[in-house]
Amino acid sequence: MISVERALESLLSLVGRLPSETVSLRAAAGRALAGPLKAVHDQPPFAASAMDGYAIARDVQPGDTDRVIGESAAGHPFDGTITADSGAVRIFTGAPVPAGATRVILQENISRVEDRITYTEASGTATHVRPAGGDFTAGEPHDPKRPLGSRDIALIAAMGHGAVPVVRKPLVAILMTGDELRAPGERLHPGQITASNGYGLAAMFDAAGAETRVLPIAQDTAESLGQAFRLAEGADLLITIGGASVGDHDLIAPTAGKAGLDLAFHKVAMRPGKPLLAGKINGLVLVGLPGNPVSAIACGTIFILPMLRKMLGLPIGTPTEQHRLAAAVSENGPRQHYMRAQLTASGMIVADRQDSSLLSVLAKATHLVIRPPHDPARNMGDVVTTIALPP
Ligand SMILES: Nc1nc2c(c(=O)[nH]1)N[C@H]1C(S)=C(S)[C@@H](COP(=O)(O)OP(=O)(O)OC[C@H]3O[C@@H](n4cnc5c(N)ncnc54)[C@H](O)[C@@H]3O)O[C@H]1N2
Ligand code: MOO
Repeated sequence: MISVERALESLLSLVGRLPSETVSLRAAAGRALAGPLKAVHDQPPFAASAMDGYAIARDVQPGDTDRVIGESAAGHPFDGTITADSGAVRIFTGAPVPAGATRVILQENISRVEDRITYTEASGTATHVRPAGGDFTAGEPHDPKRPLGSRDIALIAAMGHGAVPVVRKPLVAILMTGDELRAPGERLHPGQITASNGYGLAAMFDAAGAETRVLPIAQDTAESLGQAFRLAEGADLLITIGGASVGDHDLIAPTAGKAGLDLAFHKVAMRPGKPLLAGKINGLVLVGLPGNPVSAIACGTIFILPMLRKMLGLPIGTPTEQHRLAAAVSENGPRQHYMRAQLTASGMIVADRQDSSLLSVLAKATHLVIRPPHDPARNMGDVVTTIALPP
């Protein structure tokens, strides 16, 4: 059995960054930028008024007056320059501030009779002018190093990009295996269970920027698995679930072996996830996850997400967080344990039941508490290293 660190290293060495492509701005959400994107122009492109009011080129006191000599509205700039004694320009929020103007007086702070305004307040310190380039300047880069979210899309639009260079989505095929499995919604006959973890993993991978295909459930036969491997051709990653262990019906390793699997490793000193295996089969990267639902989803979090991030050119490492235990935990065994836990106001509560079949416990968990091999018993208040579970 190899360590989690060695397994991760080995898995990462099986994949590389994918090529780039250009997509429309509307299709860019969730995608990884191909590189830093530069602003085409300043934002705002001109000094703009932050308020509805009057643009002037001087400080004023209550009782001072001005004549209104023109108007600047959004999309319709005032064509001319103003000076301290030229008069005021009527202006609206977002409109270009006329050349020469030093400030905008709010319309609430004047009284107006025809084209003459009288100031009712001193001008004060606020200019109510947004300077050109005050948000960002032409050439300024944006490179969020995460799948693009709604705020990135708004910024990229404002930067002047209608099309966005992104990294091609990793194509992931998920293959759930087992004679006992039925699709969600199908009636269960004796001995059958509902397949679940593959759907959770597909949601996790898609949210991370992949395009995931869930293949038809395969039976525990060499023929069925062989057929499924062929269906996965063209994918960047084939993730099998189940049949990874040592039972008579655990056929992933032997079947993939016969189909030419170049095995990188089989079995990792971790809990859950021990039977994990990986390698390349005719150029296709295969990762065999254990069938237990929590094992599969924990391995997806710990191993597959970093692989996807490498393929997308994103920072690979999984961030860790330190938290205090809300209650004591007993000593750990020889495998690195990823314990399901919930972060609460009083600290991290490690779930009592850690069996790897318990999806209800996993769904309530917020974190995995990492217990190194042979970690001694820990007390309430001790600091432990955790990783936040993905949404
Ligand atoms: N003698 C040993 N037995 C087992 C060992 C071992 O080292 N020696 N390892 C155990 C560990 S740890 C795990 S984890 C499991 C995983 O084994 P497999 O990858 O072969 O998984 P299966 O046997 O196919 O399934 C295990 C369990 O999970 C259910 N399952 C499978 N697929 C799905 C799915 N897509 N959705 C929901 N549930 C699924 C399956 O019905 C089983 O109940 O092996 C231990 N045994
Ligand atoms: O270690 Mo197995 O991966 O669930 O219990």
